[in-house]
Parts: sequence; C-alpha cells; structure tokens
Amino acid sequence: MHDGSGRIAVQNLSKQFGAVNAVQNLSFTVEPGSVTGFLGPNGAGKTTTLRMLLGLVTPTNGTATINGRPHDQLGNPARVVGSVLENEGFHPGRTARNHLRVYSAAIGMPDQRVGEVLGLVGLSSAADRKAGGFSLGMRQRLALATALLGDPQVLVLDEPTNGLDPEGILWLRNFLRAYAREGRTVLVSSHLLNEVEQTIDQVIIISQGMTRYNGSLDQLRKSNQSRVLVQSADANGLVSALQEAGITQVSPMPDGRVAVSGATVQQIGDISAKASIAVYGMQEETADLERMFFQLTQGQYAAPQPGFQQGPPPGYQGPPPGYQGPPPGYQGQPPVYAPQNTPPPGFAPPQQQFQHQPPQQQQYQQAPPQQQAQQQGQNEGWGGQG
Ligand SMILES: Nc1ncnc2c1ncn2[C@@H]1O[C@H](COP(=O)(O)OP(=O)(O)OP(=O)(O)O)[C@@H](O)[C@H]1O
Repeated sequence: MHDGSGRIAVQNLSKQFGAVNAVQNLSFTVEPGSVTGFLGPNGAGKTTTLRMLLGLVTPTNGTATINGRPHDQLGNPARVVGSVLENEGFHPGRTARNHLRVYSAAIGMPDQRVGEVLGLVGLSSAADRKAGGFSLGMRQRLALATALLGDPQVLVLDEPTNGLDPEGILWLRNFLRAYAREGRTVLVSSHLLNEVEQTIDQVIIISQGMTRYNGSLDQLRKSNQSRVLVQSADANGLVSALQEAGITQVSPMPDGRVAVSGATVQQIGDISAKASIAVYGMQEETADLERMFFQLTQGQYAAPQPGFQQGPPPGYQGPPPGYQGPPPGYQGQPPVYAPQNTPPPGFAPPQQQFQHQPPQQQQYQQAPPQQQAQQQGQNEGWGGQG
C-alpha cells in the first residue's frame, strides 16, 4: 500500500520519444502543505513529467511516485491523486452534474460528492447546464471538480491558468492555497512564472528536460539583486570612474547604457559629476523574478548572442542556492540579463517549439488522467466531439 505521506518523488526520470529527449534524468520531491510550481518554457518536458507521474506515459528510465508508489500501485488512484491535464474534454451534451456522476460512480464515491465538488468549484448554479455551452473558465472548473471527486490528498494541475481571466486566476489561487493549507500537496505547472508567482511557495524550474532550480520562491527572489541602468555621454568613462570609486559591479550594455549594482542613484550621480560625464537618465530596476526565470532556462531556444555580455552582469552573485546547473549546450557564457518584460537576448522565435509539439489530436484523444482504462464512460465523455 502507499504510505499516505502526500509526497511526490521523481527520481532520475527520463523519457525519450524517438530522437527527442523530452525529460532527462529529472529528480525532485514535492511535499504536502504548500503549492509547488513546476515551471519551464514551452517544450521543457513538464507535461511529459506529469503524464509519467500519472501513469499515462511509461518512463524510459527512473521513477515517479506518489505516496511512495507508482501510479498503477495506488489502489484506487483517484482517491489519492486528482489531476487536470491540458485539453481535457467533456461530452458537450451532458450536464456538469451528469458528467460528474459518471466519474463519481466509476471511482466508487457516493452521489452526494457530486454536489459537494460542484459547490467547491463554484459551479452549483450551472450544474444542470450542458458542458458544451460552458466558457473556458467554467470548463476549467468542471475539470477541477472532476479531479476533486475522490477527495484526493494530492492535486496535480497542468497549466491550470491557461485561458482564465484575472478573476478566474484569483479564484484558483485562493482555492489552491486553501487546499494546500489543509496539509495536501498541490503541484501546478506553468510556462509563465508571473501567472503562478502569487500562488506558489515552492518552485521547481526545468528546461530542456532537466532541473535548473528546486527550492523556495522566497530564496529565489532574495538571490536576485536590483540594479541601476545609466544612460551617459561616455559609457566607458563612466565604467572607469565607477570602478575607481570602488563600485565593482558595473558593466556596459549593448544599448550603450551601463548597468550598476551595489550603488545608489545618488552615488552614481555624484561620481559621474566628479568625472565630468553627463548623465542623461537613470532607471532603477528592482529584483525581477521573471528575469531570473529567463536566466535559469535560457539556452532552450538559442545560445546567448556572442559578445552580448563581456562579463557577469552587475549584481550577479552566482546562481541561487537551488540552482542545479546550466542547460545542456550552454557554452559557459555568463547569465544574460534581459530588460524587464522582454524576452531574453538570443531568444529565437519559437517555430522550433511548434514543430516539436505532439499532434494536438493525439493529446485530445488521451484518456482523462485519474480515470483511465478502469473507468466507465471513458470514450463517450472524452474528445469533446459529441
Ligand atoms: N508523444 C510525443 N511524441 C513525441 N514527442 C513528444 C511527445 N510528447 C512530448 N514530446 C516532445 O517532448 C518535449 C517536451 O514536451 P512537453 O509537452 O512535455 O513539454 P512542456 O514543458 O509541457 O511544454 P508546454 O509548456 O508547451 O506544454 C517536446 O520537445 C515535445 O515536442
């Protein structure tokens, strides 16, 4: 039997699809009582990892367990883990209540659980409407209600904020945080850190199928320093003047500005005035988690542009404590700081990612997560085709 710990453990997990290494030797654990973000760019291997965890894909190597057991040894898995994967489908002609009844019966839950989960996800008033007429947000709630039917200790959600409006995201955030506070385990994947930043406490960042960071979000945040970007008449002169004044975290940027850490705007202004270098503008950039995310996952699509950075960026103090090494193919260049809210330097348009996506149809025809083959009504309720 499983150990009831609520722990997810992934150890040396790999999956190869032909020539594609979707997941390479991935290891991490997820503990109960917090919401853990499972983050990485598109194509990083998140969905494949979750599918292996949920027994939908067989690993090439390694193990993925919940409560110390692989999914197929969990007994009635829906009572242990609930999941929502991307592109879940519902029979469009079936009401939300009837959809839930089918699944509830299949996992041996009493009919009254249907009413409970409808209430939990805020769908009670739409319970007798056909799922075919539901908005994307309502469909997400119905998928979540399905995952909750077995009152699972562990919840695994793949990109749950996709397509949700801000109100829906806020609702989901509160729901997941409350669920974790009950001592349950919540694992949420996303390719956008800022969409889940306020929901998660712990974070696992992967890129190219490998773990880059595994630790608390706070720790990651603390490891990132703020800096000042200075536009001046003489970038090289300013760099020298600052260095002579003992400010060492200084580097010129490709756009002609100078990035400075470890000095205030006033100090920089005084030093440049003393050196008779005109300053046209200064911009304070606060620690930005998204930037750190880009640094940890860069190299996924393209190597950093040669010559973009001559040395480590100002403020860079080495990787955060949970950092687990650079992406493969990374040539030893220092991490590249991208201006806020822009893609990282060297980011190539993601045609590559689309070419490598599994066919949409293939994913759409997959069985629902925790109710795989053992369940009734599987085919009629799946595929969204009627
Ligand atoms: N069934 C499959 N057959 C072949 N290649 C696959 C299959 N499933 C995934 N891949 C490939 O494995 C890699 C990882 O894909 P995966 O869907 O796990 O990434 P992801 O991090 O979930 O991406 P996204 O954020 O876009 O959902 C990609 O290169 C993808 O094209």
